[in-house]
Amino acid sequence: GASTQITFQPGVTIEDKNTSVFFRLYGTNYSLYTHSYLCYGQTQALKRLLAALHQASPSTVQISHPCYPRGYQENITMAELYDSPCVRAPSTPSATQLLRVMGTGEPAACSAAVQQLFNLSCGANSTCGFNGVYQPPVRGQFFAFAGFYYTFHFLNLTSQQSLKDVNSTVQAFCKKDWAELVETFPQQKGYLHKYCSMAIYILTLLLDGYKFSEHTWSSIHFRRQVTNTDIGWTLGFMLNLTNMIPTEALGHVKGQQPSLWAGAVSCIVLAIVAGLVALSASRPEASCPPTRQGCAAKGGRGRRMRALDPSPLLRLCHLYEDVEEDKGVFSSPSTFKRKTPSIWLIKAD
Ligand SMILES: Nc1ncnc2c1ncn2[C@@H]1O[C@H](COP(=O)(O)OP(=O)(O)O)[C@@H](O)[C@H]1O
Repeated sequence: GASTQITFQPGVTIEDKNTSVFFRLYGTNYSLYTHSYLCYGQTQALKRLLAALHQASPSTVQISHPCYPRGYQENITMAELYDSPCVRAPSTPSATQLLRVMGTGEPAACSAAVQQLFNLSCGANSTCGFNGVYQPPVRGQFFAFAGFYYTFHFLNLTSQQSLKDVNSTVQAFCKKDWAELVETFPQQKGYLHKYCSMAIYILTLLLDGYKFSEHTWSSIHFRRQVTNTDIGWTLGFMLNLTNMIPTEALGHVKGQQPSLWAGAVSCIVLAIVAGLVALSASRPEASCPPTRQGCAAKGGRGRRMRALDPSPLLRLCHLYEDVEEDKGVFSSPSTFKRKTPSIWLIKAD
């Protein structure tokens, strides 16, 4: 609400060392550009806008607000308007004086008024943000969160809409009158009258202030969360404070070397295999197929088998009676090899 910040890794050397921070993360060094503009956060910027409109107004008690919807009215005291160090008070403010703010719903006039809050000339700097602050050209992917997200989420503009679509949505929204807005969004009363001014402030800040363009617009992601975590300055502050981001490479962070991991995994696999072998060895020995079952499929009549091989995994049974009707198929003696408890392979010796 009070200030706004931008941080990114530029593609050029940072000329102004006051705007550069060194950062080591997972064993890699980063040199980041960062700057915080005090009094340019959403709440304070819009307060400054109201004060500027008041000071430019022909009436001392009434303010026409081009960013508020037509039909919207509110009363504020001079004390409320000038209660912040970000807002320069007139020389003789009368604290109890009531001001009537009336919306006029004019997006073009709103944009012009918001632009007046920013000094957009670069001065001595080759490239700048605003108010003469050095800034290299924006580069990479950006997350726009907190105030950026709330307003764009309300306007359904968080799905990577093109700049053209964003502009037309904001223009159309800013032209809606108050009665229509209240009817369409009955649950949103708290911020409803401010969404137009907030959207125009965001567009002015991103395009004129931070110098995003039509080409770089798509690199801005309006987000509340990243990987299920709310993003905000508090998260960054806490991570930095508690050292939760390792400065060293992941290999050093892990407790064991990869070879140790491989050895441990092999041991576990071997133990499982040995366990399975032991389990099947302890199963009761299956008996040889009963006479009829063993040869019924081949039309045999009465014959018996006896176990040849004591191994529980590969049981061999020996047919020791002649197969009277299948002599051509099983010349005696024949070997029956057990495959599963119910299937027997027959091999003629
Ligand atoms: N639901 C909302 N809709 C629009 N704006 C909101 C909403 N909730 C909070 N805000 C605005 O978002 C800004 C808060 O920004 P944030 O970065 O979270 O806090 P701060 O800058 O105060 O640390 C304020 O301007 C606040 O008025």
